[in-house]
Amino acid sequence: MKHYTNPDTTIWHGRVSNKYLYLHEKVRCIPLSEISEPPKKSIALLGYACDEGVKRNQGRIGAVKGPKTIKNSLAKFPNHLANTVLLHDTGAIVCKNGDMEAAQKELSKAVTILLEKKQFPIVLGGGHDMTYGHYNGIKTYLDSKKNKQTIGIINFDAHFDLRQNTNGNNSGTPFYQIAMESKKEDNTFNYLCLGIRKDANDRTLFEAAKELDVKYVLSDTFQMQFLDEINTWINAFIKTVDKVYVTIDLDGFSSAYAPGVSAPSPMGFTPEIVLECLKTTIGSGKLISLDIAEMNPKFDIDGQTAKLAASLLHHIIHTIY
Ligand SMILES: N=CN[C@@H](CCC(=O)O)C(=O)O
Ligand SMILES: [Mn+2]
Ligand SMILES: [Mn+2]
Repeated sequence: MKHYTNPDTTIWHGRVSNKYLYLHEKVRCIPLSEISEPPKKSIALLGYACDEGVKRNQGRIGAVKGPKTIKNSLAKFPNHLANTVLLHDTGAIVCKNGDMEAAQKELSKAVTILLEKKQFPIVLGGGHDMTYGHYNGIKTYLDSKKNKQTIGIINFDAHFDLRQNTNGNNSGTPFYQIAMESKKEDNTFNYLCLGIRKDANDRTLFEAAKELDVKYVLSDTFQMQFLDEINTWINAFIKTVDKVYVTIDLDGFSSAYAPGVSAPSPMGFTPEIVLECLKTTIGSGKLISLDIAEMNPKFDIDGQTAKLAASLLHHIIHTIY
């Protein structure tokens, strides 16, 4: 694979306990080509080092360094995983010569491989164009099974990312691309978006969401005091699909929590509401794969966005298994 690099072992360092007290001591770096079906439950981290989509979308570049920064922050976190759970770093997809489409294709292949090898993939970005590759990797895997299975996408985001790709693909077009391809194949497009900002999506995007039957919760309602209603929405959505793919765009969080993103949200959501929704989604037993998008270390303050991403990951990996 031309757009793939093996895991970088130097990322994984921190306090040494020699008792697996920290995640850098737990992680095993294994290249994609060497990943095999585990005897135990296994999580595979994979980077998507690409901000070409952000650049094409006229955003602030820097997310190319996102995956490395998140892994580096996660390394120092405590390890509470059971010995029966494995945690792998399987390297990263890198975008070479601005060929984002080739990087997305390779991401797609990598996700399919991970699922075939019975890993739970967690992809770390990188621009939200990551979703197009990630989704297609899940779809290829599920389409290879005898029984057709549907995918529901839950996106925590300030933005719909439903921009038309008539002038090319970018970080604002992935869900539109998926919707159009679903239509072509006569598949339903199952998309739930949590935290949409009215002041960050123009009228045409709301019209596109309506046209494509996108379910969404606006940022002013995506708050802890409405948790019961939000959980009802999530459960109703999950009921209609066989598998769920979760994507977390860090720019949906208030910039008080996540300044290190390409397009910040001063009035975005809180980590608490996202954790609650993740609990509900994981509890459904349908979550197949997950990613965290738009980490941009260039604009981070004191590493807090990287730490938020790592903290989310810490919660997720300790909840799925
Ligand atoms: N992935 C991000 N997409 C947003 C970016 C918004 C912005 O640049 O302000 C979008 O295209 O709507
Ligand atoms: Mn997004
Ligand atoms: Mn966004």
